[in-house]
Amino acid sequence: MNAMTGPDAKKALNDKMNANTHKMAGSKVSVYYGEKRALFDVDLNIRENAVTALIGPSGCGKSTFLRTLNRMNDTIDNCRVTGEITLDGEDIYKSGIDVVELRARVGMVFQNPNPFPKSIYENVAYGPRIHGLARHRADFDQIVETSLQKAGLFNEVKDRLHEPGTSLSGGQQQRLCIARAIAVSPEVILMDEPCSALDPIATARVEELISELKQNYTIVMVTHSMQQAARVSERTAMFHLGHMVEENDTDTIFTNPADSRTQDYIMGRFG
Ligand SMILES: Nc1ncnc2c1ncn2[C@@H]1O[C@H](COP(=O)(O)OP(=O)(O)OP(=O)(O)O)[C@@H](O)[C@H]1O
Repeated sequence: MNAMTGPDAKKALNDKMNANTHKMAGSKVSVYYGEKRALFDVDLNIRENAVTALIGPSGCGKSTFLRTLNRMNDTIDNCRVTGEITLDGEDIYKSGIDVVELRARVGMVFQNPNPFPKSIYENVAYGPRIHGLARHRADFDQIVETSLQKAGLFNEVKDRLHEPGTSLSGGQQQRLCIARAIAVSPEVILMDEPCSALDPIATARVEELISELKQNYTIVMVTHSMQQAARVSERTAMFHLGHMVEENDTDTIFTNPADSRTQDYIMGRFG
């Protein structure tokens, strides 16, 4: 028998997983805001049913890259994206792509919880309604309940579904925003510093939720917290000055990074 063992076997397994399980893939992605170039030829694959953390010092392009994944950059004047990004192998920037449908498949949760000025129920039912995912009241009720349950919020709000979403605590509002994203059955959820406005207890609850959600969703998360990246992500990509410096298993990035800029950033030497 000639089976590989040790580090070679681990590398082969890692390569195989990387080759087979990409939900999204960015190839030579560059982003310009007018004359200013914010990203330089970023190649980054997003593994399915895992959490990928994007880390790096302020202004390095993490949010810019995140927004390319569901074309949120289209909403910014002067912003131009080049290169290729695929979802299940299909170019999301090719002509004829329905951007509304894309953003239902690749949902987004923002830094500050931003519920609509509507009831808790309506916050969750809104997306399914505009996407025509349900017609009858009972179907909406079911979607709202299931989404709130998946977001770990149902028990806390089941008796006050018709109160304003803004009446919830910050952490509950963020879980409501996650329920809203889940309600349209996305495949990928983008999170831009989802816990930065939350206290440690609400942060722990959202992190726990992210760990549960990755069984069914592919998650890409921008974070400034190294502890958070280490706690919840399987893969980590390090950005610096618009370049993706390296991407690897989170454990490797934190224990044995290949690039000195990653080492410096993790050690708190800049950023
Ligand atoms: N709408 C915009 N118009 C012009 N320049 C922008 C815009 N958004 C971002 N930039 C610039 O692009 C670069 C990357 O910004 P981006 O917000 O992606 O970085 P980041 O790594 O997410 O930063 P932070 O961690 O501070 O949120 C920065 O130089 C920023 O000033």
